[in-house]
Amino acid sequence: MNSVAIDGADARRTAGVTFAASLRFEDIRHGYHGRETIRGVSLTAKAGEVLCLLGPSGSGKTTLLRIAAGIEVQSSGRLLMNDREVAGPSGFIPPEKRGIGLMFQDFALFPHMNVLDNVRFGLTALPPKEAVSGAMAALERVGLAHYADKYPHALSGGEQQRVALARALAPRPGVLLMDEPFSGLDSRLKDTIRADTLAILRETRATAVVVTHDAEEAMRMADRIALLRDGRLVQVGTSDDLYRRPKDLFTAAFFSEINEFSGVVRDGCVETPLGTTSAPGMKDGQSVSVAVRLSGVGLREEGGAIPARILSRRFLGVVELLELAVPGTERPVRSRIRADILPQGLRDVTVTVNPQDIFVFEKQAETP
Ligand SMILES: Nc1ncnc2c1ncn2[C@@H]1O[C@H](COP(=O)(O)OP(=O)(O)OP(=O)(O)O)[C@@H](O)[C@H]1O
Repeated sequence: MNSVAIDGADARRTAGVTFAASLRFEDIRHGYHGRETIRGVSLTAKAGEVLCLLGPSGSGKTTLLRIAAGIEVQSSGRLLMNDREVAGPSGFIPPEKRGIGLMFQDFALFPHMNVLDNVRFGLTALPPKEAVSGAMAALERVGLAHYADKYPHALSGGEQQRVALARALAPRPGVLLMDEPFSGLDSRLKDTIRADTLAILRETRATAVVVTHDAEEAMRMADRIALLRDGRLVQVGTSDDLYRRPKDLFTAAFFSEINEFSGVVRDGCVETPLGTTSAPGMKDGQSVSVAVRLSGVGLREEGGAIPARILSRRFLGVVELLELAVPGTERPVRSRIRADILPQGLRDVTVTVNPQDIFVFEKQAETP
């Protein structure tokens, strides 16, 4: 039932189409040598969606993926696929029986096997003829059927990445787990391969959980993003949710560069060197952190609300990055503006802040 011999356009349309499964982490905890590194994560990848696990180094992304794959067993909590427990108090289904596809950082292809055999590797349960046609169909899907006889060393990095994707998709996994799948590619190639990969994930209707530490990569790929910090889930939502409605300073700073100020709420407002901002719903006397995106600090020669002196300018092509001295703060305020809108040699400017780029958060005690 797993595979049918099909040719040409039909093969391309149906090859590797998955029966997408949902994947649920339920209050997952895990640790090494007595130190807890995953601290109660509950999260669901819905069937057919691309969910990105995003976070800085050490936040627990890879550990969660390894738990999902069954390479690592959590210390407590449950893992469910399509509401069926695959790891938890009621038992453990080994990795090869979970219907999960894996694509890890270095997407190691076997160097001594040709491309076809590399892709066929995950189809050993099928009769040989069906395994070959399944592998060929998966290669067709990634546009590399003509490379079937070649060996990995003869392929470019991007082509090897596509073979690895074909190998992961060939057994039609319910969930595909990808750990930093583009990290080995140079930046220009990365954009193309990422877009191709996303198109293939959409065509195959796969559920994919993708680990990345790069917020822009997550925004480019994900239907939803789960942001992690120190083994905890900080916020889950669409890129729009996390970018426009960050729950805390950490999330705001992860998605864009910010200027950060401290203040205290008085009469529903907080004063910063960049002006007065409303702090809706916050009590008088509350200590707050105010984040102002660099791209929200607009500069004009005159007419803006706050005077500033330019300390430095760095040209970055489309935009330029400036450091400014602003009354009321010792630290330079940073701004990111479109290049060439201010004349060269200018010293004094005025600042206007876009209200949509200001966020006020309750000051939080540092988490242990
Ligand atoms: N095998 C291990 N033994 C001990 N500690 C480990 C082990 N694997 C991971 N850790 C620790 O668990 C924490 C989470 O690691 P993990 O690799 O999941 O983070 P990550 O978010 O994927 O980071 P990166 O982006 O650097 O890969 C880190 O503090 C790490 O040092």
